[in-house]
Amino acid sequence: MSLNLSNVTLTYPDGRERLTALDSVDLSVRAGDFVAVTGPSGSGKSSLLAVAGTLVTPDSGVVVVDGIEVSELSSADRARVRRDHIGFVFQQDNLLPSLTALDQLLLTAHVRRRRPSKHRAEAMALLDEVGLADSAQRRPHELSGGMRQRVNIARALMGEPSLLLIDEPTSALDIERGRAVVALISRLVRERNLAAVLVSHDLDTLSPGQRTGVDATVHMQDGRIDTRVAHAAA
Ligand SMILES: Nc1ncnc2c1ncn2[C@@H]1O[C@H](COP(=O)(O)OP(=O)(O)OP(=O)(O)O)[C@@H](O)[C@H]1O
Repeated sequence: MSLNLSNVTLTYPDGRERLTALDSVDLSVRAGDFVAVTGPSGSGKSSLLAVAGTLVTPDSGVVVVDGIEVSELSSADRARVRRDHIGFVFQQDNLLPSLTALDQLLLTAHVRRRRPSKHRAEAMALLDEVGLADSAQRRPHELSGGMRQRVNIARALMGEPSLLLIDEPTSALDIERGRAVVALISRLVRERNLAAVLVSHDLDTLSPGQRTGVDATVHMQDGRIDTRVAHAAA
């Protein structure tokens, strides 16, 4: 199992009380599975992603990433798990304005301390996979919003993480480009046997009647997962 959250509860201080952001949440995602998380604002979607990404330690419960129990690790060890096992895609592409698409990926490889001789080939292969081999030397301002998000996805996959966590990747895109981004993630999940969790409040707009390759949709309400719907393979 690439991600396993078991009975996870997370609270935040709220005046004299505590606000429960996640309430006894269970979620398992296997390699090759693409799970979407939906739900209203404040229902706990980002908190779920933050816990799964080892960015936030829950009050209680067990978090296992790629077979590693992270709940009891030091913050340095959790950072190592993030670096070696998890790729993040955020809403904003967070690309550095002065770097070419290729350099954005090489910088990540450098941070992840992968073998330098392999960086360039891996980065070019990834840019090719997301359809941007011809744009490797372009800087962010020379790319469209959809292209920037594809660079962002390729960058998250440098170093071959097994778990991909994606937060609202389509909110800055129009519907067509948003659908293309979700379909791209779905293809990469299969080709690379990744486990992926995508948080999106607009999945229904993106894919009315079908799920663009998403295997299951989890719905959150008040910090709890209230429904999980499996989707038939396309
Ligand atoms: N750092 C924080 N400190 C205090 N409360 C927080 C913090 N982060 C989130 N919360 C609260 O936890 C609850 C869940 O928030 P969360 O951001 O996980 O929801 P969400 O479903 O991602 O919302 P949105 O769709 O608006 O991003 C909310 O009530 C929110 O106000």
